[in-house]
Amino acid sequence: MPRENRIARDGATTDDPRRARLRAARLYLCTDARRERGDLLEFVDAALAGGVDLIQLRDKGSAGEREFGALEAGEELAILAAMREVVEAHGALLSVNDRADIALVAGADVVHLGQGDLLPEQARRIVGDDVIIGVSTHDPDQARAAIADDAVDYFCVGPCWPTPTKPGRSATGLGLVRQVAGVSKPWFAIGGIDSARLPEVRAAGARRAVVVRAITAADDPTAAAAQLRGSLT
Ligand SMILES: Cc1ncc(COP(=O)(O)OP(=O)(O)O)c(N)n1
Ligand SMILES: Cc1nc(C(=O)O)sc1CCOP(=O)(O)O
Ligand SMILES: [Mg+2]
Repeated sequence: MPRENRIARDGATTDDPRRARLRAARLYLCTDARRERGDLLEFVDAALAGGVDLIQLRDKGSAGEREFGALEAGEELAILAAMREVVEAHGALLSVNDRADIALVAGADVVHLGQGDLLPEQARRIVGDDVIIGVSTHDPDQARAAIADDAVDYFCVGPCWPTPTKPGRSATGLGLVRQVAGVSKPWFAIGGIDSARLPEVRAAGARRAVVVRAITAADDPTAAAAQLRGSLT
């Protein structure tokens, strides 16, 4: 890729232990609360045993055979408290989607913000300095803004492929991955990634990836995570 098409590298950052773990992280999993299966904690334990470094509770409700609405705040906090014990036992990081207030009260390591959520600087005022803040980006301008924003600890780029997990969001392809390759602020590729596609994602310059179905839909979450993690070392 020509140098002028790359997004400028940011400067070095100081690391506290939590942020050092973020830098070392390679595999990030988002899971719903598995309310239909009722096996969330076993699933979380299995995925972490396979090498997942960060795990996010991302439960938007479901309209399947049994319909589940969005989680109430109290329900989300109870689920996060249970997840936190398992996540800590594996030395991984616990991430909350969308809600800075929930992340703070839950004692989570991370809050992840989309483009329509609180601005990172607003979330920082809620969570303080110790909580890691991540943002989703879907085009070069959003990626540049995330890189330049001191309130942002990491960012995600994608979706690399169209994905039923995020219907209606247009895929960026791997072009955005190529554009941020080499940026030193931690970043993850996301969207449609599985073990078959991971070599392509790696070749485009990503060292870190976020997945949903590649682990949540696997018969053996430990094996699925281990395979993905093995391709990210
Ligand atoms: C780690 C991670 N990356 C991206 C997203 C997507 O966030 P957003 O665009 O706000 O969409 P929703 O997940 O809220 O539907 C994420 N949650 N986590
Ligand atoms: C939650 C989410 N956010 C995306 C983004 O591009 O910000 S893509 C995505 C879904 C990723 O799911 P899967 O691994 O099943 O394709
Ligand atoms: Mg969101």
